[in-house]
Amino acid sequence: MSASTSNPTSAKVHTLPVAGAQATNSLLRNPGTKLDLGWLEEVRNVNRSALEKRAATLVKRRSIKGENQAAWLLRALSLMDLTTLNSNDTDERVRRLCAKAINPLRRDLVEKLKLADMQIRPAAVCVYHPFLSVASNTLEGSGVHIAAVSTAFPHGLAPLSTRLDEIRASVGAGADEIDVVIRRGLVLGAHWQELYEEVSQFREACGDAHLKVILGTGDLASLRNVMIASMVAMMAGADFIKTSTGKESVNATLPVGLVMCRAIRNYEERTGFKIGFKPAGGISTAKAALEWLILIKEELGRRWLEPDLFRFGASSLLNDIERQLEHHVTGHYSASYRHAIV
Ligand SMILES: O=C[C@H](O)COP(=O)(O)O
Repeated sequence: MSASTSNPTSAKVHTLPVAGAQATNSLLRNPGTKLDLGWLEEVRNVNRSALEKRAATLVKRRSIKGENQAAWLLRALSLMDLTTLNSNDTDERVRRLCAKAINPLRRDLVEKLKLADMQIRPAAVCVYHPFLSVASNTLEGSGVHIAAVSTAFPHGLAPLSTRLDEIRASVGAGADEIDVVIRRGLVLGAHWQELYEEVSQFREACGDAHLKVILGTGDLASLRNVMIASMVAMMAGADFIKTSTGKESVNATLPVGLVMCRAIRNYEERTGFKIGFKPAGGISTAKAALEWLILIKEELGRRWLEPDLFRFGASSLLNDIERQLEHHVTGHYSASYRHAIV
């Protein structure tokens, strides 16, 4: 499972304190800016093969092993939006998911890893609107945030007034984070002004709830579109930009992640505001999670490895993280069904 390199001399061990061990500087919320089309015109064609090479090199060169690997996996756990977004979701399923968020690791693993005092939990649980009430009752007092997908997730094709009402209803029902989807057609048609106005209204409807803007990158046709859509979402006041709904045929990929990280860096250079990043969709193995964390640390820096600036959107990642931690403490793997989340 290790991300080790074939050339040990180029290996660099990343050290990381386990989740919860480091205080986070408080973050000023992005107020957005006016839409500056000049910033968008500066975006040239994005070189896909250079990004693919960079992503491949990053994850090959870096190695995370032993104690460090366990620390990084615990960090990944604490950066997770533990998600269920299925047509057959039920109150009972969401209740079980929330119980898993409160106690994400088996008691024997917690003891062997000496984590009893650390309260390591996913950052949030992410559900559809009808399950907010059961999520908020089950998670009360746990410190786990409640995220709702909104704006006609996953396609975003309801009338704007319906989508705005949906956000307000979810905030009213206890969501403190709202994951909205954009209309991909606005990107494909280069309707940047309209995209900006819609996202600005989403932000206003969120009030104090944090806004994550899902771009649906697998639908956007080019990496240049991903870069521009990222910039527009941030200018319109996004707290996070997120890759995918998990329902597109292509989900979160590392080259797309690089483009979005660079947009985040660019926005910070221009405005001073740090924006969060959430890759989501298809991230189901501990190995993939470690690759993402390496990419984020290299591209955006250590500050982004905190839950106010980074999340994984994932429905089954916790299962594999628990399995790998079990391997770390016992030296052998158990069957994955033993770690089923719900
Ligand atoms: O936002 C989260 C995604 O929908 C989760 O996708 P996944 O089920 O592929 O992990």
